[in-house]
Amino acid sequence: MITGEKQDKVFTRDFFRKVGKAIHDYHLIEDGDRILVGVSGGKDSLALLEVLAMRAKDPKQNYTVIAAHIAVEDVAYEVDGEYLRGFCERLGVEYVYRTIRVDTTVNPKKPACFVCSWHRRKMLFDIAKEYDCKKLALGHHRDDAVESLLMSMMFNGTICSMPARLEMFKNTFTLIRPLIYLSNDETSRYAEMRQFKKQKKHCPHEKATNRDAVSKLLDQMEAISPHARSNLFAAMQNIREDYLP
Ligand SMILES: Nc1ncnc2c1ncn2[C@@H]1O[C@H](COP(=O)(O)OP(=O)(O)OP(=O)(O)O)[C@@H](O)[C@H]1O
Repeated sequence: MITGEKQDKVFTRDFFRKVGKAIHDYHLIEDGDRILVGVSGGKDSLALLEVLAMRAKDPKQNYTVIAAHIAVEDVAYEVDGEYLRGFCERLGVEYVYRTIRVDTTVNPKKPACFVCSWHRRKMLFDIAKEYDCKKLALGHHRDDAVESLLMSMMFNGTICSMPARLEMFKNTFTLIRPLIYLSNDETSRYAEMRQFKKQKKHCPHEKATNRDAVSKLLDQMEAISPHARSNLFAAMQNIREDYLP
């Protein structure tokens, strides 16, 4: 009989293998890289940080990981940055904590979440520059990419999503998503297994988003076709242009 411990071991090995495969397939990490990892405190970015930091301990690997958390004033978190500091300390990773103030009233046409996310991203780019990191790693996973694909088709009439590797600023900077082959269920299981502390945002602007609605739509699709999410992801790598209008 396979014990729970054995199952966890197998799962963890597979989890690391999928991150490794994404790194290999998309050339996400090169020798000497200094990688800034954006850590929101959510399960995905904590998992990302842990996996990248643990891989980096392998003498065959030659890259450095730095973690950054951006706290947004007026958006209270149930768990403060101290948990993240301890998390990074245990991994032996340098931790950068910054606070920003976001005025969402400046541009009332833009949704508050968009403005806030833009400012957080901007701060991550600034920190990356300050710490001489040419790469920024984000915790988006396969299901985020599938949701983005559907959203872009439904709301914008375009087929695009989240690339695993995106060159930016005239190829001087690279955004990477090493969790791109992992599902939300897998990162949830990893977080549970590793007993990550849950952080709950109490954002005054948070309300039902199009992304939430699309996620529910995908749940309905999976009730019809159990592999809908993985097939939609696979579809992005299997485009039959000749059979498109
Ligand atoms: N406050 C933040 N500070 C640093 N990085 C962040 C922050 N918020 C988001 N990020 C980065 O952007 C990615 C996507 O953000 P998003 O808001 O979709 O994730 P989340 O649901 O808050 O948390 P997670 O993806 O970590 O579970 C995160 O995985 C993380 O890498």
